[in-house]
Order: sequence, then C-alpha cells, then structure tokens
Amino acid sequence: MYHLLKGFHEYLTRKEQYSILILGLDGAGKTTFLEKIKTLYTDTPGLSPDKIGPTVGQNTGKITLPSAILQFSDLGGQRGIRSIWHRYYDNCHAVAYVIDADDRERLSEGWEIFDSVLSDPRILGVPLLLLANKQDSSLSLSVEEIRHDYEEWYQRKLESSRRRTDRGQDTENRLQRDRIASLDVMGVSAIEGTGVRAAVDWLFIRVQSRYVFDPLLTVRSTEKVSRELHKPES
Ligand SMILES: Nc1nc2c(ncn2[C@@H]2O[C@H](COP(=O)(O)OP(=O)(O)OP(=O)(O)O)[C@@H](O)[C@H]2O)c(=O)[nH]1
Ligand SMILES: [Mg+2]
Repeated sequence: MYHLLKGFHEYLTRKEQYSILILGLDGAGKTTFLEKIKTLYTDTPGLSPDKIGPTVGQNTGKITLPSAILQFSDLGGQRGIRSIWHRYYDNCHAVAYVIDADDRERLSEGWEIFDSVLSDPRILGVPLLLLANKQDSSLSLSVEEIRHDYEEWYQRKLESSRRRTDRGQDTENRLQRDRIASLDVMGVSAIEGTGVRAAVDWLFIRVQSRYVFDPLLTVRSTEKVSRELHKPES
C-alpha cells in the first residue's frame, strides 16, 4: 500500500523535462545567456562573462520551475561546430536562436544560419524564439530593427530563388512565411540579464502548451534527448 501511494504521489508531482536548444553564430552570446539563466534560476551562480570562452561542443544547464524542468543545451556556433547542430533537432522541444544585434557586419550570415534552422522539417513545428542580444550596447539594433532586417533578408532570398521555385518549394515557402509572420523576437542583454526571465517564461509557456496535451510525445522525446546528450561526440 505504501508503495502504491508513493508511486501515485510521484506520478502526481512528476515534472516533465523539456529540452531547449540555444543556437546562433559564434560570439552571439549564447553561453553568456545560459550562464545568466543559471545565475537567475539556480543556487549555483553561472560563470561570469570574463570566464567564458568560445564553446567547443556544448554547454548544458538545467533549471527547475514549479511545474517543469528545462534542460538547456548551448551548442558552439563556430562554423565547424554548426555541422553537429542537426543531431539535436529530432528531440528538442524548443529553440532559442541568439543573434548579435550589435554586429551589423554578420547579420546576413546570422540570417542564413537562422533560416536553415527555421526551415528544417524537424524544427518547423517546434516553438522558436529569436533573441536580439546585446541590447545594453548603444549601437545595438532594436527588436523592431532586427525583425525588419530579417524580413528584408528573407525577401531578397525569395526574389533570388523565384525563378527556380517549383510547386514543392512553394509549399515550403508558404510554411516558412507563416512561421516568419508569427515569429516572436525578444530583446535581451545576456550580460546584464535584461529580458532573460521574459525569454525563459516564453520558452516555458510555449513548451507547456505544445507538449502538455501530448504526454506520449514528451516522454518519448525526452528519453531520446537524454540519450543524445550523453552520447560521446564522434
Ligand atoms: N555587450 C554585450 N556583450 C555580450 C553580451 N552577451 C555576450 N556578450 C559578449 O559577446 C562575446 C561572446 O559571448 P559568448 O557567450 O561566448 O558567445 P557564444 O554565442 O557562446 O559564442 P560561441 O561559443 O563561440 O558559439 C563575449 O565577449 C561576451 O562577453 C551582451 O548581452 N552584451
Ligand atoms: Mg559559447
């Protein structure tokens, strides 16, 4: 009887675990963002910015909220490391894509990579948040400017590929356009922590509402994610 009650209690108080990928170009501020999350949500403060170097591989961090656990994976953004990102796509529950709003020179490069993430079939149905980081810098583009810059970049891409567009691509473009139209962009300063809680709230609310009614999907994905995260890198 004790075991039965214990099992029932555990079932009732069990927290779902969701896996969230933090992606973006090298230098965008992904690790700084993750370390700030650790500082804000755990008893062990994250690394201070002066202790953070370029990520070779991935960093992880787990936070426990009243009704869920969020497991973050910050993947290195350098060109050579981006080729492993796709390994995590199958099993993630949400993506936060970090853009350096202070680095105008690399915005197009950032959009190209963002576009390839956003249009991956495995990511199309997954909550995706665009973070315009480094808002503490006076030269940073605002959230509106970042959104506008991406939309302009996307229009240019569409125009240049128009001649090659067939029916299949047309459907794909429509899906992508719908996604862009409903894309959420938030401004953050990973260094100062501004907007970080709002971004975590967004991710939590979206994963809860997307997966809570499909516990089978959540459990299956979470197990796979856990296996993937602990798999040695080849
Ligand atoms: N001003 C400012 N600088 C930031 C902010 N976030 C990160 N940085 C700086 O940007 C640089 C890169 O930060 P990282 O967090 O290492 O960037 P990353 O995206 O993890 O880079 P990779 O690991 O190479 O993919 C560092 O010098 C940070 O201090 C921010 O909010 N404001
Ligand atoms: Mg990093």
